Amino acid sequence: MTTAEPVLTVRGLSARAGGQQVVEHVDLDVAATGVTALLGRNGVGKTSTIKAIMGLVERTGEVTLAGKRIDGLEPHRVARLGVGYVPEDREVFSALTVTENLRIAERPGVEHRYDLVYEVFPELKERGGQAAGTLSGGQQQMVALGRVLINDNAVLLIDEPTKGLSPRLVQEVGRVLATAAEVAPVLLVEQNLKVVRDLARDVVVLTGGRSVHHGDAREFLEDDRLTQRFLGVHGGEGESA
Ligand SMILES: Nc1ncnc2c1ncn2[C@@H]1O[C@H](COP(=O)(O)OP(=O)(O)OP(=O)(O)O)[C@@H](O)[C@H]1O
Repeated sequence: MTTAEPVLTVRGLSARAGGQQVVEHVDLDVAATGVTALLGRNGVGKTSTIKAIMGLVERTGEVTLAGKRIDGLEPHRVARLGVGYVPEDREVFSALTVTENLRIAERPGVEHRYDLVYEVFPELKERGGQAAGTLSGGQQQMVALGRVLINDNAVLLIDEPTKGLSPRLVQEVGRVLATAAEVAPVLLVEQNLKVVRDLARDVVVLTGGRSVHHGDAREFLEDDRLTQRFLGVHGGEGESA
């Protein structure tokens, strides 16, 4: 566990989607450095929690970024304050080229780190003129991650970046996430427990829209009783929860 103040704190966050309560009074802290994993079975509200932090769904509760309340702000204001968001379904602009997808993500008033992005993803430079819609799923994920790495963010919210990728690409994305975590703290929704084990220092676990466990990632993953109860798997299994 880190001793520094968390970069992002969430207190009593509740959210509705499709007329239902999908997040109920969630408390969580995102450590000032490294990766905090947000875990839980399918449908427990991980994506909705991240969307609620961004202001993308109707919500109540307190969200604080580096000591400043952001829960009253619209999503573009939250993003402008340095909350980088990589949604679950990647959401690249299919008709735009790779370079255009990166340019459109540039936030005004901050340095744009193309050097870092092209160092981490040389392929994005090579394929700069290609329409993003013609890329593979793995390459589109690289574009989505590249778009948040371009800006100097205070925190990154990354939702299931390895979903549907081959084992080789999962490894590749894991390497990129490790680099991302060196430049900004990350809240990571991830079903692949090997990726969690390799990257995360802290975990927050949700069940039924509520946060039910916070703690050290390694201790959680090594506790079969906890992983069985909250994820339905042995922590040692390493693959999907
Ligand atoms: N727009 C919506 N309309 C209706 N129900 C929704 C909507 N968005 C989310 N839900 C429901 O809210 C619950 C939480 O969904 P959410 O996607 O946040 O969970 P999750 O933990 O991220 O799941 P997964 O691991 O499957 O991505 C689910 O029961 C889901 O069906």
